[in-house]
Amino acid sequence: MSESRLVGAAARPDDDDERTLRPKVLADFVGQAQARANLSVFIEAARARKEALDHVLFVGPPGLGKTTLAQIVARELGVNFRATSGPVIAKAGDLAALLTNLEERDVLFIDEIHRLSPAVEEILYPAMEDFQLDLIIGEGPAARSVRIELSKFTLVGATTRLGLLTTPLRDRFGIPVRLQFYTVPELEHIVSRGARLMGIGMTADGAHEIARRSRGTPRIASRLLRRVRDFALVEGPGEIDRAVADKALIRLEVDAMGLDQLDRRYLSTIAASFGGGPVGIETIAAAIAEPRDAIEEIVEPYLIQQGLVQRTPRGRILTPHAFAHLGLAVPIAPSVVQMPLFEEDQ
Ligand SMILES: Nc1ncnc2c1ncn2[C@@H]1O[C@H](COP(=O)(O)OP(=O)(O)OP(=O)(O)O)[C@@H](O)[C@H]1O
Ligand SMILES: [Mg+2]
Repeated sequence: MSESRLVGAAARPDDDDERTLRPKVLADFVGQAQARANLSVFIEAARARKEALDHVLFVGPPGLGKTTLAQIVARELGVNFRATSGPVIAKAGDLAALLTNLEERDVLFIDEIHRLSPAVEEILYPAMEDFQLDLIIGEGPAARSVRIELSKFTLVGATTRLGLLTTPLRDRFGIPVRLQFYTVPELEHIVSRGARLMGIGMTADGAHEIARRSRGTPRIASRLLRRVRDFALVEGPGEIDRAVADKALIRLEVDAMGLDQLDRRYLSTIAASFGGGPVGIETIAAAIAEPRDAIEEIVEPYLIQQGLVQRTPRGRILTPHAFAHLGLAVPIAPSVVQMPLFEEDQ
């Protein structure tokens, strides 16, 4: 699902030229001011002491810059960057091979770290804490345990789902960094830089129009920029202004808030079929025929951040703002309807 969404935050195959737009140093990285400030202090301190940086965990929705920041951290530390991901590390031995190949102070990046298998996690703990590997070699009575000393490395983990991380793993990261959705001015900055790198002209209001419709996400901003550029080159003045951006985005069914069909289907289903909620996530998933995970990970975070939906213990509830966005009247709460009217009591 998310793969085919234009404003889906997950990476897509046609995001290839993302790499050319990807900032390479902390100074070029726009937004996430607090994370950036903290990281630069820790990086500088680690460099000065010639020690490995403490383990870093990046948490946040897709497309906000976790992988980008991990690469920047390694580059700023001046060390090697080795990347893998949770689901790829099938056996403890796979992780052992990665770890034993690291040089002093290297960065090992594990994407989707919430998807590590328990057996692999188990050997990661002593590696993170004491830079030691305890491996069992052989089976049965011949089995023996060997301890291998590792280089002092930095583990950089990334996850979209902090809740799925086990507590012992989470506790072993000295530097947890939560990434936030980007503000419109930050995204304007990112798309302006992107347009410059692509060699296409763009007005300030053109940048603003793309930025405010990018769901707070740089990956989406870059993607919309590429599509709008196509429109500008083929149908427009060759430069991206507000009118071209607006026309292109309407054609692409990205609305004024940056919501796409799936976002609107999610909102209108809760509005139309469930009276605005509260309604459980499983029920919504069944009603719109999308996986629960994708809804929780990709659709909801932005809608919640925008104040369109609330997550409550009783289920999801649409806010009046959501009804206004859909152009619907806010239904009267059932509790109010069921209350006997004053006149009937007479
Ligand atoms: N602060 C930023 N400034 C400019 N561009 C950015 C920034 N953050 C991210 N990007 C752009 O957005 C794209 C997506 O970023 P990245 O791949 O780092 O996201 P992610 O958080 O790792 O996503 P996922 O959860 O899907 O792995 C990058 O290719 C980069 O071009
Ligand atoms: Mg990533």
